[in-house]
Amino acid sequence: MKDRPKLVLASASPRRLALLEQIGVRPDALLPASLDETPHRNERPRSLALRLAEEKAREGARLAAQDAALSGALILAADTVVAVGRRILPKAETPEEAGDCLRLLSGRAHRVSTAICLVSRRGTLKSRLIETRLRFKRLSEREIESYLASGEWSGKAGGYAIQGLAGSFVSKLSGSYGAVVGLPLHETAGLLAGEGYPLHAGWSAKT
Ligand SMILES: Cc1cn([C@H]2C[C@H](O)[C@@H](COP(=O)(O)OP(=O)(O)OP(=O)(O)O)O2)c(=O)[nH]c1=O
Repeated sequence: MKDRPKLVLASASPRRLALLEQIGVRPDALLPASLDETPHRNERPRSLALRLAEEKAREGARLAAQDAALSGALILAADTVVAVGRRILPKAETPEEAGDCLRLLSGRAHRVSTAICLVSRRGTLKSRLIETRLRFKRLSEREIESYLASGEWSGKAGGYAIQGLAGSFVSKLSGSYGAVVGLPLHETAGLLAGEGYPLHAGWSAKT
């Protein structure tokens, strides 16, 4: 894989790294961008996801430019936003916040908007927005309390992680499971392939 472009994942999320590795992509560097993720006044969930993915990618490119070994690298970033209608739910940092999210999501439909952004070797940005609709079953107060005790909600948009215990809350999903966890695999692969990243070159038989 001599000509493979370098790849920087501008993310601190272990889930995003694991999802990339799932499709045989191993980034050359992780350069998380720490940003103020507060939505603008009246900002729509999908606009927020796109704006933040692009800001993270730009910041990742700025950091990569300081390292000669990463010169010409592709930079990948993503952002996931959970919303009920136009109401954007926080990334839960306390059990109270997570509990409020779960009570709101209980028995209702909601939407997860995940944006990905790839900075090319020429420094141009390509973005994709993926929307997934989900429905949660009705949650009893006991289920909510047990889930809060698990701690799995911490740092997750909307106060839950579908890849863990909360997978049992989801009665319906239409869209991309990977995007809910943090990275839509089909669209990410498409963006990488479009920039000459040889995706299948990293695939080999596992013993
Ligand atoms: C809804 C949902 C979100 N999440 C996670 C994905 C994201 O990591 C997080 C949303 O926050 P993000 O701001 O998208 O990402 P992050 O801060 O964790 O990582 P970085 O910005 O460095 O890339 O919530 C799950 O893991 N499972 C889920 O089911």
